[in-house]
Amino acid sequence: MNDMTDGYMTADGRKIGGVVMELKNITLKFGGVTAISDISFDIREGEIRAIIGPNGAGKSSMLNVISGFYIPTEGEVWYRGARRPQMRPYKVAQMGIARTFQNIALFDGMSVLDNIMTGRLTKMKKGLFAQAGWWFTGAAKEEDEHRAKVEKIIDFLEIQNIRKTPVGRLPYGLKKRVELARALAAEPSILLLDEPMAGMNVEEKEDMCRFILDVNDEFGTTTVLIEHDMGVVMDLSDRVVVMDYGRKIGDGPPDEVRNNQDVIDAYLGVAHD
Ligand SMILES: Nc1ncnc2c1ncn2[C@@H]1O[C@H](COP(=O)(O)OP(=O)(O)OP(=O)(O)O)[C@@H](O)[C@H]1O
Repeated sequence: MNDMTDGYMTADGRKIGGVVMELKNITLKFGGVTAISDISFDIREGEIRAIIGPNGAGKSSMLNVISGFYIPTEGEVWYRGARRPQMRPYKVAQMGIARTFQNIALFDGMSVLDNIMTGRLTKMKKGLFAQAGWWFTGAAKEEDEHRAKVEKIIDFLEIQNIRKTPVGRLPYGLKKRVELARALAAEPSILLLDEPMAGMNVEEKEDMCRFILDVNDEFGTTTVLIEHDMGVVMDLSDRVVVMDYGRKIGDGPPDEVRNNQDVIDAYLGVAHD
């Protein structure tokens, strides 16, 4: 399972590939606060990888390291076999890493369709000058291609009936689905989901779970998610990293992690030495 090249088969028959990203001995400090302390783990092609842990464990900080938003104080991020140099988050996005946010970050006044189109920005080759000469420069053809990709995602996530609706008018669960659609529009090779089910009712959670699994199945999207709802995590994930006080206390398939005494203690709030 830890071999760098081989994959493995899941119990439900999905093929998980080789390692796409490796986090090696990551430490992240904010002044005197150590948010992440010497954590290593890997992410494999096509898997659903969860990061869980109590409040303040360092999960969001870790997602921000993966997305390139934070540069670790120590340690290395390896992506597709090469050490990733320090780079701005939009460069990381261009490398194929897209994300959703804990607090929804959409443009309320814009339609669902236009919000999802913004997810294509990293894919757009024609710049502003080309847009000015829209037809002659081939920008029109490019725009058609982007729209076709976006329409496919809209169909897939079953949001055709709200494509013209301003996002600000949508209920919470649908906004989260639009955010997922926008991230998918970037055709990510790694999709990062920061608490995709937070604040949802049971029905909305079931829908979101189904969509995450369907996206993984249909597009083979490697997915890393942070989630508080343990039931959801255990149902969805292939492998789970457990963090507590900035340290890694567990890493493995859900059943293994569920029976790990350190994990049980962390969730029951057992005091540290
Ligand atoms: N920008 C920052 N500046 C200073 N300290 C920070 C910053 N971001 C996070 N921290 C601290 O780092 C630690 C880990 O925070 P982080 O938000 O990563 O945890 P978390 O597991 O995502 O928590 P939650 O589940 O509550 O969202 C906390 O002690 C937090 O206060």
